[in-house]
Amino acid sequence: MADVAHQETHGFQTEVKQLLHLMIHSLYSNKEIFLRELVSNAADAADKLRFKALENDSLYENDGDLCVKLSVDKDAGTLTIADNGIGMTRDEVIENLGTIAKSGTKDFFSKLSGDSAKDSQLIGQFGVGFYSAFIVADKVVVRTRAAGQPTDQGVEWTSAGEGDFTVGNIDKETRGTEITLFLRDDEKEFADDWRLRSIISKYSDHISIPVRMWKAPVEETEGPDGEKIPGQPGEWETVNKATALWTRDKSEITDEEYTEFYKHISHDFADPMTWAHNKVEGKTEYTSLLYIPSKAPFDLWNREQSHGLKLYVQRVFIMDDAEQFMPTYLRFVKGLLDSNDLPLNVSREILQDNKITQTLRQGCTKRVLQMLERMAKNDAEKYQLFWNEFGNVLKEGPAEDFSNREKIAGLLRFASTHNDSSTQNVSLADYISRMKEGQEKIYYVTADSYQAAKNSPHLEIFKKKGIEVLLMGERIDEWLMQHLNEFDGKQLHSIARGDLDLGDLDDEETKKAQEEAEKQIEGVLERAKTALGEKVLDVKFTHRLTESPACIVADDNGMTTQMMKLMEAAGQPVPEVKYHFELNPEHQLVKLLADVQDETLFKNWTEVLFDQAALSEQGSLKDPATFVKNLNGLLASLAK
Ligand SMILES: Nc1ncnc2c1ncn2[C@@H]1O[C@H](COP(=O)(O)OP(=O)(O)OP(=O)(O)O)[C@@H](O)[C@H]1O
Repeated sequence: MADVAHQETHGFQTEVKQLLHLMIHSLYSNKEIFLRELVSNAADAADKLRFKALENDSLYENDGDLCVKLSVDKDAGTLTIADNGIGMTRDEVIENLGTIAKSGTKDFFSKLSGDSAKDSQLIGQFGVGFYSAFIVADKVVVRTRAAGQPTDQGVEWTSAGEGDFTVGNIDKETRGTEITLFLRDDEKEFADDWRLRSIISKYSDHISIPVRMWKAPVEETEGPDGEKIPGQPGEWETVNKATALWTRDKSEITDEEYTEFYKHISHDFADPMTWAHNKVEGKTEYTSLLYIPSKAPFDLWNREQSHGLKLYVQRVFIMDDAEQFMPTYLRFVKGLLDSNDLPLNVSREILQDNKITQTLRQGCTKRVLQMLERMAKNDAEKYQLFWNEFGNVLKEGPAEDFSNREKIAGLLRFASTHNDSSTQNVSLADYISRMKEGQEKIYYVTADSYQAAKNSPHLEIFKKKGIEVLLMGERIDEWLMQHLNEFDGKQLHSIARGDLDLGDLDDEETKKAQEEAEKQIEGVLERAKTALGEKVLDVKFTHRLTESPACIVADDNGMTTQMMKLMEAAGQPVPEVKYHFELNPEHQLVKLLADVQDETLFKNWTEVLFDQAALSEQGSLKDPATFVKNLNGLLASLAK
């Protein structure tokens, strides 16, 4: 081996050590994936070189035949994966092969449970990349030289995958990266030619560059009749299909190939849930291959998380994570886009303000929504799995994408009083199909949780009348409902807001009984208003309650409680919000209240009812101590 100069030892970043440890102990049942990861990195390195060489083709150094070569040395027990891609400088080696550069990594590791079965799933979602080499090797040597650097700027990286690694400078004639795995004693199967070939065809057929293996020379032999059978010289034989998968005809691609390709571009271990592969011809020409993953990535909620599609222009890789082609509410989509119209020298800046970008984005968005619609229609069970993983992200859609609002609304799923479960599986169309005769609106309630929504006092009248109400208990729901006023011509109406007009659903007889009840205790409204003063907008009678004595209701144009909480959580100043205080004239406590003559006791009583209503609506009180004091005063007066 060549001389190594300027050798230094570095410690791995803590997370790398954790990853290595976990991987070796939890991925043993799926060892062969290390080869997929390393070949995948080699193909990425070829893509990056091609892109850089668009501006400077001297980077090819007269070797433009980009490929990956696998070779084994049975005696030494090693397997080497060599590429002639972009290579790495010394600094890049230290950075890339000593740390994990993903945002949210620390967080991710803090979530691991120590249970290897569960953790191996998570590790899969995280992606193991280069470090997977240590699943089968107890020593790894990387020798690399960045394209365009002089031959004495080669770098050698060595590690046993424990606490540290060494780097030093070497002479390296050829550009690119060569990774030698010293196979563990029980992993020598990976030095077997056939085993390697079968792994490559399983995982790496779709890689766009050739993966080659050395075919040993065959000596000249003699046939049974003494004739000479000519020998064959040794050669590098291509063992994968080596055509970019998305350029092939759909009908020729198997599900397995699509699945493997997904794993290559997404670095996900799990199979995708579904995909759509489309070639668009005409004014704008492009191919898109879009996947819906089956599991949410660990950093789905991290706002800095990189997302977007892999962008190719005329089959040349341009960039990863081109977020311009996917709206944020579809950030879970993985895939690629190959455009014939964008210029090869396109940059993120150019993409931002570009007509073609917009057309492509609209096209891709449409495809994804179609794919989801189809799944919802043809396989409700699968769609439910999708919804459970990504539903809350999709709920950002109506606010972000006005033009597709109706389509997105059709894909939403909610919990509802129709089912006795928190599962979000009711679509707006389902709801409409069950609407009562005379019902014009879609009713919903938002709260802190499903449980709180389910027990909201606002639901009482709806239960009595058998009218379905959608129950929303997620943070995002309030935001969603701010931007979704209508579906299929029907208005969506919060039952905790404004006057409740059930229109034709109120029958004459009930109305009469209500008016009668109100008459009996007429004076109570004015008295309550005086007692509460500035605390309320108004005091009214209500018929939305059957079991509770009172409730508070947001003004028609005012802010709902959930909106207030959202703003508070986002650290924004929240204006003081006043409510309508509504009394149930048929409730025993309200009837008793009307009979209280002493104004101090009346005030005390009214405040307790108001605070109770506020507590049910908001989940907490600004001044709980006064509430408790008032309540105790009231109890004491009753005991007298
Ligand atoms: N063969 C290679 N040639 C050039 N650079 C490489 C090669 N292999 C790895 N790298 C560099 O090392 C980095 C880390 O690789 P690693 O496989 O750990 O992660 P990744 O490919 O970025 O993502 P993932 O962990 O999701 O696979 C890569 O992003 C790349 O910059």
